[in-house]
Amino acid sequence: MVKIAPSLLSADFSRLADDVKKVEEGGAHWLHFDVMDGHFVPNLTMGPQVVKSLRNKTDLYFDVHLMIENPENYLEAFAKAGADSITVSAEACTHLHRILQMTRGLGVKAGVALNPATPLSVIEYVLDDVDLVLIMSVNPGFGGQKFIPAAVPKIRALREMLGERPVDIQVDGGINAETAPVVRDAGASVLVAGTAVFGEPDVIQAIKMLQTEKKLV
Ligand SMILES: O=C(CO)[C@H](O)[C@H](O)COP(=O)(O)O
Ligand SMILES: [Co+2]
Repeated sequence: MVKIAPSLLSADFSRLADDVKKVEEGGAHWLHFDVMDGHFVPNLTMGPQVVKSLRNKTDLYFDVHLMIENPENYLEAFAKAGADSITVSAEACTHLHRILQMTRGLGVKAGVALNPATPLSVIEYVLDDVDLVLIMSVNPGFGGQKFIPAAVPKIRALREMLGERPVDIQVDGGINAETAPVVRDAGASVLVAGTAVFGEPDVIQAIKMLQTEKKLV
């Protein structure tokens, strides 16, 4: 079954621990932390302190999505704070291979994210160095954006490219009850959802809707 990773970006920052408990009850598997630096993307969000503060509140898998420049300078801090995986933006990495190795060296799963305009060929020679590839289905920086349909053939091509490698394909941006079955059928194994989880009155029901086998479109 596809894993659901609610994005804290759309949670209530004044009561994060309560929102984490809710998604845990709702059957979410991972918790997605969107880290933005105001340089790589035009927005500022959270740092390792938030990861650390929530670490003793839940057993959920902590999935840290870095949308920052010079991510190599922050890997250790996020690993120490309790990240289970750290995903860097390929476009922010001059030495992507080294950064992926550094991440694994810290005992953390290594992920790489691709912006909508970035081709899969960028990761062709690091496929054995990653545990997760994140296909951005919106331009990074903000929650609540519309899903970019070109992500679907990209996910299909990535699934083919990965072959038998045990690498998760994560999709992030504009995932809701309509787009979730489409990306799952294309080969995605982890779906990030912010608005479609925390923007709904019933968070538990919202997570169930994202896991449904039924195609709504
Ligand atoms: O990485 C992100 C934005 O850069 C977020 O994870 C993503 O936008 C989730 O929000 P939503 O589900 O509302 O689209
Ligand atoms: Co994200």
